[in-house]
Amino acid sequence: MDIGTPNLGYERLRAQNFEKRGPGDLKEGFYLCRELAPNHLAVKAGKFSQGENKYPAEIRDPTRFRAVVNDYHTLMTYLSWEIFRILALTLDLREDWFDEFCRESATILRLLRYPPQETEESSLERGIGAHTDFGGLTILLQDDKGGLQVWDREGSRWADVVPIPGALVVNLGNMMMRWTNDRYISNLHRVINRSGEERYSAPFFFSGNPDFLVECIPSCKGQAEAAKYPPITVQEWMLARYADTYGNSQQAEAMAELSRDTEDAIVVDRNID
Ligand SMILES: O=C(O)CCC(=O)C(=O)O
Ligand SMILES: [Fe+2]
Repeated sequence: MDIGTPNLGYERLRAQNFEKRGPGDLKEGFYLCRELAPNHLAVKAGKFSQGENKYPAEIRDPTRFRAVVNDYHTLMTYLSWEIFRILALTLDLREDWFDEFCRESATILRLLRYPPQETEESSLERGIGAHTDFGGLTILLQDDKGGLQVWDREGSRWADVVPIPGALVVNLGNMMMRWTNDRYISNLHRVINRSGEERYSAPFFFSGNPDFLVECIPSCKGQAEAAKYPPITVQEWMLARYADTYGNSQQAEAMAELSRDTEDAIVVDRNID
């Protein structure tokens, strides 16, 4: 099974290419969104990451697989809300300031496998090329193989994110940067799996309600200061970012197709409202 619209199911090795200089990212994965019935309004309207899940047929116990990934998805959704409440307080906002954004959020759980790769420093081979995450925030579960690195801006060097058993890594996404006028940064990171073994990870992406308009938070700029980024909806932002990183692939065409569909779908949805 290969990935299709809307961004769900199996994704083959090298389908995504973040740095564009190499042959494509050396990872494969399975994408799942929150489980929704096919007749749910958001699914019918073709909202970003609000499709019908595809589940792998080859799995030994499909019922258990489905229950486990859906439970994990639900837990991560609750945890994201909690983190957004804390973020609100750190920005001198009311605790529930992000609630509207969090409601009916687009979320994706990616189950990733990174084959081991050559260790030469000069190689352009990446498990996942240097990038920042696109959405609101990411909660990452990684195994014990290591390989995740974050860009240390002050030291101008890549720093290893050494796995700690039971710990989750939380990353802010580009949307938070737009929203806070760069007060909060979405940090650059990448994966190079030099462990000699397969590496598994499960990032959970919380992007917010597709219809939500992200515009500079008033408390994040001075009165005379201009907003650095124009307002944009979550849906528009996310589709554009995905299309950027799937250059020339079947996925790019699928995403372009989805963009066109969603333009229509947004109109349909407004009519329903
Ligand atoms: O696998 C990892 O540790 C990181 C994955 C990641 O950065 C991503 O999928 O955006
Ligand atoms: Fe990432």
